Amino acid sequence: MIRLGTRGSALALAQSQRVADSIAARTGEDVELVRIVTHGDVSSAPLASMGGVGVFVAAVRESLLAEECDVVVHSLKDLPTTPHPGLIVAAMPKRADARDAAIVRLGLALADLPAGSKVGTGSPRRQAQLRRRFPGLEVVELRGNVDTRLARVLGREAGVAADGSPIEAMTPDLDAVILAAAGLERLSRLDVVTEYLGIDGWPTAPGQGCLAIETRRDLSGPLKKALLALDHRSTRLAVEAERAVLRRLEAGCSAPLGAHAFVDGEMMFLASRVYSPEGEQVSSAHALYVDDADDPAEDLAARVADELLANGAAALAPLGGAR
Ligand SMILES: NCc1[nH]cc(CCC(=O)O)c1CC(=O)O
Repeated sequence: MIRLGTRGSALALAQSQRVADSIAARTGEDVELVRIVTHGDVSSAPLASMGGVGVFVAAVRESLLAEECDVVVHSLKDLPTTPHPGLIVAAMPKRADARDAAIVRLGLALADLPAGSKVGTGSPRRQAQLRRRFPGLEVVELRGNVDTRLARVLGREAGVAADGSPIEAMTPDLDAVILAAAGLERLSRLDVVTEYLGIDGWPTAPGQGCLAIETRRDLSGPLKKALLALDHRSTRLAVEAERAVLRRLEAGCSAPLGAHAFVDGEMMFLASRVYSPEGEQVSSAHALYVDDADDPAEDLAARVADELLANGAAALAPLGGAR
């Protein structure tokens, strides 16, 4: 029996169940989901006041270190860039859609919303991107699980959740929200997307759309073997380059920074942009990997981070927190 630790949110359960199924298929063993309740799940205080998204990761890692479970699944973009000494990310499966998606009332385009329309997002990057591209819109602070965020635009009827807990009715009070396409896809809710935001003009968080499967460093045997087989090499290269930019800027997962890399055969490309909080200033850089450095991800990230800093990225925005 393999125990896979997971938070109880619908998104966490959906991504954990997918990984559990592929581990079961590869090992022939049963995989049991072990529920981990974190402080961030029971409190509705702003994440920043609790030490950022790192609060979720810390609780899940504790459970792994205490051997209450054998493997956990993170959204890579929520994982601090500082490695944990006792743990390893044994697998990064092939990345899903890295784009952000807009869910706008009545199927409108963001560009067609009248001035003063309210758009919800708690992400400093998305807030800056919205202000830059759509200066007339009002950005509204937003957090909570995906279902609740969607209900702020789409409304919702009262009911009972699969686990028996009550679902509150909600009247829409926002005109749009911005979410990661990958999260909606994992919840089978892509039907609500009214618009995809192209990566070129709207680079997303380092590692967005990628899962990180973490285990104890000393793990061996069939589970370790199964995890290594789930790893997708070009995904890992790309997201390592994106995360290395974050690390080199000494930035955290809530920095107003977008980064996106992709690998195509022998070629690798990385672009990144840092925003001022109000979005009126940006620092952008990109680099193409062509030669044969030992560590292509670090080589690209070093060039991009140096250029960002030379363009004044450090002065644009507060970058730190939850590294
Ligand atoms: N910060 C929360 C979070 N962490 C991962 C995802 C989506 C899935 C992913 O990016 O892999 C989300 C929700 C969102 O940003 O809309």
